[in-house]
Amino acid sequence: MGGTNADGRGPDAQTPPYRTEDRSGIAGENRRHESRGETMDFDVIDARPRLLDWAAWALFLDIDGTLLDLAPAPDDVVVPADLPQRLESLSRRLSGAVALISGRSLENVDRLFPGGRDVAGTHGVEWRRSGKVDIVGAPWPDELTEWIREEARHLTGLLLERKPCSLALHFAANPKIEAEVHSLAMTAAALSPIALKLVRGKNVYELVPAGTDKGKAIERFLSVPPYAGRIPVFIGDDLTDEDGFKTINRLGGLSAHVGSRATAARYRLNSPEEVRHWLARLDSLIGDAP
Ligand SMILES: O=P(O)(O)OC[C@H]1O[C@H](O[C@H]2O[C@H](CO)[C@@H](O)[C@H](O)[C@H]2O)[C@H](O)[C@@H](O)[C@@H]1O
Repeated sequence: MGGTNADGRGPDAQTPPYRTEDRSGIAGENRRHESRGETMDFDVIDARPRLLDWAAWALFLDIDGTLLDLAPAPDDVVVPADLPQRLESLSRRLSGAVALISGRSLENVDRLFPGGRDVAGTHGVEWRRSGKVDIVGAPWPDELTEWIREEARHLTGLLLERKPCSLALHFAANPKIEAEVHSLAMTAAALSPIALKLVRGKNVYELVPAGTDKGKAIERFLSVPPYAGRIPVFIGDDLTDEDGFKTINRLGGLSAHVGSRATAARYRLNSPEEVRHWLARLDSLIGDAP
């Protein structure tokens, strides 16, 4: 188990960590739309292919609701047959600068996408680059899981997803219990022997060690090769992805939200299926580039 430097970056961080000027060629348009609080369709790769320097991109991808269609329970998701290969191909073309930024635990991500990819798991608490893992935050207190399990016995439909560093309380099977789940999670956070934050996802509340988030995880990748100096692109769908969007916007990258709710992201894709088509298009554009 390792730690971060005082500045929150990893022990192998480089200086300068990343470029801050916008090199995407669409910055003016970004600003115009940001001020209107709107998102644009993420079709820039087709609309302005000659302006974009894809080879200089670093790609950060959320999993559930972004790469994968949502399913009734965490283990029900289906990884489309061609997706792992697509990520592999993009990774090759971007000199390895492709990372999964997920709320799932590292071991869970590895079950879905084997191969020891670069991953920020558990909303940034687990971080792995080039096979080296670092855990940010205190170890999860198992006694808290037991306390919650006991307190939640009457909550029909509640699914506890135990992760090495956090606990997710899923209520998709019975949305009526949401308020009770929220209140239970708040109480658990107050009782916890370690500092926890409560994050809200789709039909889930999750208790996560405080101190990191997806934005910080992305920034950490951008402080080290092969990500450093590249234009960051992040696609995500959930509330926990908003930290990532804000970081990307601040760094002059491209942020895209999957869905239609209000978001800090500047671009929009409508569904995981659209994300997968977008990735396929990007893959072939980079492949065809002279
Ligand atoms: O950051 P992500 O990679 O999008 O992970 C977020 C959470 O995804 C999973 O839960 C969500 O997807 C499930 C499968 O579609 C769905 O059943 C559930 O209602 C969603 O909340 C995962 O189980 C969580 O651990 C992640 O935090």
